Amino acid sequence: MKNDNLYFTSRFTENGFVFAPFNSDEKVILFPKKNADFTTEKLVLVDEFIENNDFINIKSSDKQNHLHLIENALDIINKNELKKVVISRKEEVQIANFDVLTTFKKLLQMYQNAFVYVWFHPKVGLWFGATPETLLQLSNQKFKTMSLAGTQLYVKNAKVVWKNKELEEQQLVTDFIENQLIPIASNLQINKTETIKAGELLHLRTKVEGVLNKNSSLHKLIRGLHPTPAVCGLPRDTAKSFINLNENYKRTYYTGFLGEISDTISELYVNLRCMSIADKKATIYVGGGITQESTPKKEWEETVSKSKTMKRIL
Ligand SMILES: C=C(O[C@@H]1C=C(C(=O)O)C=C[C@H]1O)C(=O)O
Repeated sequence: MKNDNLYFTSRFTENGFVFAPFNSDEKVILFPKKNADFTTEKLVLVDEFIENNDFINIKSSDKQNHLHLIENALDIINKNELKKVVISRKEEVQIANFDVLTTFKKLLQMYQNAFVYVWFHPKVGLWFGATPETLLQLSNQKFKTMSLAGTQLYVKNAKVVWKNKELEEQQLVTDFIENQLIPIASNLQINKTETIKAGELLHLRTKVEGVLNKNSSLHKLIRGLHPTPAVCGLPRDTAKSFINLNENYKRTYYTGFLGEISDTISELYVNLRCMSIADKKATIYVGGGITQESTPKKEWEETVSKSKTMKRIL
């Protein structure tokens, strides 16, 4: 970028790179393409680097707070006010010798199936991520999106079996996406649900594609999809209020989205498996979907597993 001005977009009609917060009523940052410099570099993968397994212990108060929050969510679900809500937390890790480029290269090497990024603005901060989730790809009027939810640990050579809890939780996301798309798109195609590997985790994924109606737009597509119940919940507005009122921190850009927009091709990703860096401290953001069948302990463990995506490279 040629200066440190902050630019924003509200209608997604510009060409550039967007960085959007979870809350749709907060401003979306734009790096306008016309102000940007581009370089490309060939990635040379080095030998396996040594993983940092020396994980810092999590504060027991963080664990208690998170378990308590999940119990609150379950109460609301049992009262039928919510069907699903994604509950998240942040975890802070002290970092001594931190180098941006080395960290970025480690991420690229380690998560070759993910959308790996580093993002910086002097007035906002430094973020890294390796996300398995595409919010949307739009090329002329044709688009692709996905329903991604349900988590289990990857175990080498083990047969993958999904429980009803995960199957139903992911189906809720697929149904939501379909319902949001029906008014603005045609030729909707919901593909077969498959298992994908993201780092050391497995998720359920259903790819969805279609053609955007002539009178629709990228803006309408984004507002229809974001936030899906993969990161927010159902009903969407009730889940959003629950999250904003009850989570013990502000999500800011975690579970927002980022990527390139233009009048021909746009590609946006959900900001998951991510961290922000400031004052020799990495803040890692993790969450998981709570439904009636959730158990607090398992949900806690899921966030611990997800936090390793970033801890592994620190
Ligand atoms: C919320 C996160 O991940 C999302 C929640 C998932 C789940 O609840 O199983 C799985 C994948 C993502 O849609 C996260 O990684 O922080």
